[in-house]
Amino acid sequence: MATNGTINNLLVLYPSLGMGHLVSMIELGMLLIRQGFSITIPIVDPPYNTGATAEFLAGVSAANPSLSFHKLPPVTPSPDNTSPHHEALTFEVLERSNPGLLSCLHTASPRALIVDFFCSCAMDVAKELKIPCYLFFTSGASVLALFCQIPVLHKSSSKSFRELGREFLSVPGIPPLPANHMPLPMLDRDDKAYEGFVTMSESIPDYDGIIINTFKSLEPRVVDAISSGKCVPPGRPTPPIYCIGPLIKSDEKHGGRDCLSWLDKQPKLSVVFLCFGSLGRFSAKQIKEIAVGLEKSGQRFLWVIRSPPNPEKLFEKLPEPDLDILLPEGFLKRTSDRGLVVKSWAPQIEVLRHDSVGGFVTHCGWNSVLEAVIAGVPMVAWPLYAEQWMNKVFLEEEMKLAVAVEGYDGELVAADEVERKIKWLMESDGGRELRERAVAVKEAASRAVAEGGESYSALVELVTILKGT
Ligand SMILES: O=c1ccn([C@@H]2O[C@H](COP(=O)(O)OP(=O)(O)O[C@H]3O[C@H](CO)[C@@H](O)[C@H](O)[C@H]3O)[C@@H](O)[C@H]2O)c(=O)[nH]1
Repeated sequence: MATNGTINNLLVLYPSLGMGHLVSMIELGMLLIRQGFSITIPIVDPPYNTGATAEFLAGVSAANPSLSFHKLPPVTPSPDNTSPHHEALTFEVLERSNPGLLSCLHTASPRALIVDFFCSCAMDVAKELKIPCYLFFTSGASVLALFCQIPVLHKSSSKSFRELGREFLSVPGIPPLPANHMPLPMLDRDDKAYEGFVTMSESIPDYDGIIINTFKSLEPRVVDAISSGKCVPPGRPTPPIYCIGPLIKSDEKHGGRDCLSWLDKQPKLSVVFLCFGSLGRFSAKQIKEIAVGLEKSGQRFLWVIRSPPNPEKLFEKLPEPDLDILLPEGFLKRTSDRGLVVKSWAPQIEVLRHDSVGGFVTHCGWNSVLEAVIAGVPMVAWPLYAEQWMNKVFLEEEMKLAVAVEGYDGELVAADEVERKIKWLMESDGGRELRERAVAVKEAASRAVAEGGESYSALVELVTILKGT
C-alpha cells in the first residue's frame, strides 16, 4: 500500500474519555499514519477523573509527535444531570463539545471524521463540514450487533432491562443474552445514560462505515449477521463493515518492571494473572474472598489490587490501596513463595505475553480480551461494568476462550468459587483444552493482520475508500 502522506490526507479521530476507548483509537491513528494519512485527535476535557488517562496521553503524545492532539475548550455539564453513571456525563460533555470540535476542524479540511460510539453527536459536525463520518467501535462485533438492535428492543417492551431480568434477548448472530446483562447504565429506562445509548444506537445506520476492533474469524457468525443487514432495525441500512483488528496498545510506559522480573523466575505457564481493567475496583470484603480463594487454590499468582470504590468520590482519583488493611492477616507472608501483589497498575500486555503466565482472570474489557487473545492466554471471565457481562457470554459460549465465575449474589463471589475456577483453568483437562483453543485463536489473530489476511484486506479496502473520499 502507498505510504506517501500529504496534508490533504488529514483524518480526524475523535475518542471518548476513558482509557479503554483511547488505547485502540490511538493505535488506529498510528496504523493510518503508516498508510499515508495525517491524524488529528481532539481531546475533550473530562469533568471527572479518568484514572491513568492523562498520564497515558502525555506519554503517547511525547512518543508519537506525528499524532496531533488538540484539547477542546472545557464545557460545564448541566446540574440536572444527576445520573450516577459516568456514561451520562460523557454523553452530555461530548454533545456540549460540538461547537468546540467544529471550530477546531473548520479550517483543517479533513477527509473524514472517525468517532468513538460515545461521540455519535459529532455526526452533526461532519454534516456541517460535509465530510463522511465513520464509527470506530472499540468493543467486539457481538456487542455492536446488540447495540444495533437497541432501538428495536427499546420499542418492543415498556419494561426496563432490569425488570426483564433473566429473560433472554434475541439478537441475530449472538447467543441469547439475559436482559440484565445489558450495560449497567442501560438497566433503567429513566436514566439519562439510557437515553444516550438509545440515541447513539439509532444513529448507527447513518455512518458511512463502521471500523471494528476485531477480526472476522474471532466472531464469524455475528460479523456475517451484521454484514448481511440482519442486526439493524427493519428498513434501515447497514453501513460497510471493516474488521481490522486486533489493535492493541503498543506503548507501555507505566513502569511495573518488578513484576516482570518476578515472572522471569516462575516456571512456564504456571502463573495466573488477575487484573480488572483501568477502572475495576472491588469492595474490601471481595478482596478478602479473592485472597482466600487464591491461597486455597495453591496456584502461583500475580494480582493487581486497587483501593475499594468510594461512593462519595465516584469520579475522583483514589489513594493507593493499603494492603495491610485489605488482605487477610499474614496472606502476603504465607504466599510470598508463589504470589505477587501489585498496587493499582501492571504492564498488562507484557505480563500476558510472558512465558510464565498461563491464565488470566479478567473483567472482560475488550482491550484486555484482545491482549489475552494475542498472547494465547485462556481466561476466567469476571465482568464488572460496561458491556462486560455481554462479553462474558460471548467469550464463554461463542468464542470458547473463557470460563465464567458464577454464584455472584449481587454482592460477592465467594472464595470457594475463586478457588474452583482458578484450579479448573490451571489444572484440569477442561482448562488445558481452553489453553489449546487460545493458542489456535492467537495464531488466527496473527494470520488476520499479516499481509493478505482478513484484517489486512479490510484495512486495504478502508484506506482505498478513505483516500477516494
Ligand atoms: O493494571 C493495568 C490495568 C489495565 N491496563 C490496560 O488498560 C486497558 C484496559 O482496557 P479494557 O480491558 O478494555 O478495560 P476498560 O479500561 O475497563 O475499558 C472500557 O472500554 C473497553 C473498550 O470499549 C470496554 O470493552 C470496557 O468494558 C470498558 O470498561 C488495557 O489496554 C490494559 O492492558 C494495564 O496495562 N494495566
